[in-house]
Amino acid sequence: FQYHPTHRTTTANKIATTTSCLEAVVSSSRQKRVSGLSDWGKETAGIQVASTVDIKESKISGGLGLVTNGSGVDTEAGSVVVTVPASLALSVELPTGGPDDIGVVKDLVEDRNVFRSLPWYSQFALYFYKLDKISPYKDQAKDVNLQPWLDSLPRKFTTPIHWDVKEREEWLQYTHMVESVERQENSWKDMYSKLQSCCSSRVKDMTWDDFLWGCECARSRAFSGGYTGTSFNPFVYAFTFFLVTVYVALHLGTLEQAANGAAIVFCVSVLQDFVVPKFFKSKKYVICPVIDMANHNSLRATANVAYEYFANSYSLSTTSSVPSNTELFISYGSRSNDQLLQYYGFVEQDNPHDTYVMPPLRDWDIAALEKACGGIAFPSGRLQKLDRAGLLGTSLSNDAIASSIETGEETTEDEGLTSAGNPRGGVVLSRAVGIDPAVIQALRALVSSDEEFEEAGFSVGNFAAEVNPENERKARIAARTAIEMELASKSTTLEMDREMLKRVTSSKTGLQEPEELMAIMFRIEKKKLLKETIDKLQ
Ligand SMILES: C[S@@+](CC[C@H](N)C(=O)[O-])C[C@H]1O[C@@H](n2cnc3c(N)ncnc32)[C@H](O)[C@@H]1O
Repeated sequence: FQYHPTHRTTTANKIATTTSCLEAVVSSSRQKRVSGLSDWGKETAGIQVASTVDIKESKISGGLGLVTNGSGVDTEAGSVVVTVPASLALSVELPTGGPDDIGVVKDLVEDRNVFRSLPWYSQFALYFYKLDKISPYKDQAKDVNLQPWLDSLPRKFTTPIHWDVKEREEWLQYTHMVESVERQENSWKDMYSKLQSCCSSRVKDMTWDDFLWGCECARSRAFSGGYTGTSFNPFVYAFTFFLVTVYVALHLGTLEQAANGAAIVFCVSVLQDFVVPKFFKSKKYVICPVIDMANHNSLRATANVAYEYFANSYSLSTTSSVPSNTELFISYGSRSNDQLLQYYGFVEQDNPHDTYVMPPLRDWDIAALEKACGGIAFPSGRLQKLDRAGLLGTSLSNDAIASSIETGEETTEDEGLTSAGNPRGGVVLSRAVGIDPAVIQALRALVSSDEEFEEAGFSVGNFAAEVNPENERKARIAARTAIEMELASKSTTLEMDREMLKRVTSSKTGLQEPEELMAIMFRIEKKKLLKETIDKLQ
């Protein structure tokens, strides 16, 4: 069972310095409320937290986190530090299971089909609304009041969806993200009205802010996994054993027949728990009190979340030795800073999964590239060839894109840079790879002479690898020029941003809003990535 979508442990010894919008507004009252969470977890809810671990302020994120205490003793690799009974976890199962608390659908939903069509996090929004505004008890754990956990949740998010359009444009200086947040806002508003239309009158007071809060809690605190079967049920096996014994003892049949019967029970159980859910591509999204306090680190995750089938519980265990007085980190998956800022409210420095999405090739300034490549026009008809090969990106307008995207699809947590996450087919630069190899291929074809193109059989597909050094040089100059122009189009330089960040973080007055601070960090990371890609193309 994995945190969104994979847990990675790396041995890189560099800690990414991050700060979160959300964390920057962690108030002292929240800190106080959180102190009640540990007692509640241990005494009332049956959550086991190792004596070596505390929920306290995280130095890296500036908010709350799970930190080993100052006992001077290392927590060994493989130690289970938190165990949460599954009955206490909140889950939403797709495609059809919905919230595990049957009361959510039974009492609050009138049109189940519409509700089921909503993405997991908007189903969670209704679940949160029920717990927060109607009753803090879950059907599965009727005797446990979840209020202390609800009180530990952040009440305010300052992710870009809360910024106005001008702030997004000015602070982020990055069209791809501005458009992505706009699509998120439109589709979440759509989901909100759908939710209102399918719910009973008990939900009529749910405001857009309630909905947004629920979605954001879900997106920033849930982990997901393919395992969705039932938990291990020892009764089934004990009862089978009993039947086999009786069957044989009463001479109702041979031992072989009894064993065949027992084998069928075993197979059905395995099918039901492991095979059928995989076959139907079921996916469960889970939020676990206390485990949801674990912060993320792409480079240095030291813990992992797992579902314990036989104990029917969720556990957090260390994956490497953790010194005392050190925060535990998990990995939320291979998230770019776009995803981290948009859905979690923070930015990771030198994030190995970071990407930059430039405008699609069709929007590049071809005249400028021709000039940079020696002032000779690229042969005519080449762009049309690239277009037919699907290498220029889409030609839809923003409005057309917005309406062509199915509600919720573009904001699934696994979107990455799929067509939904990159609907205009923008050129992707990534820290790991540099510029998308398909774009270099397209540029080789674009800059090729008529002879080179003829030699390649007039096929763009034959430019997948270098054709000759001169063509390669030009293709790289074209790519570099476009990226340099992208960098030059920003209203501030990397140096100016760094200076601004230094001034703001060292100033006691704290003039900047936390979200603006976050935006400066974000654009520094984006500009660093552009520069790195330019260097790679030298
Ligand atoms: C699962 S919660 C972790 C607990 C959270 N720190 C809290 O106080 O409730 C996820 C949120 O923690 C924060 N966070 C997680 N990892 C972070 C990091 N490396 N740097 C900054 N903030 C982080 C983000 O605000 C994110 O939305």
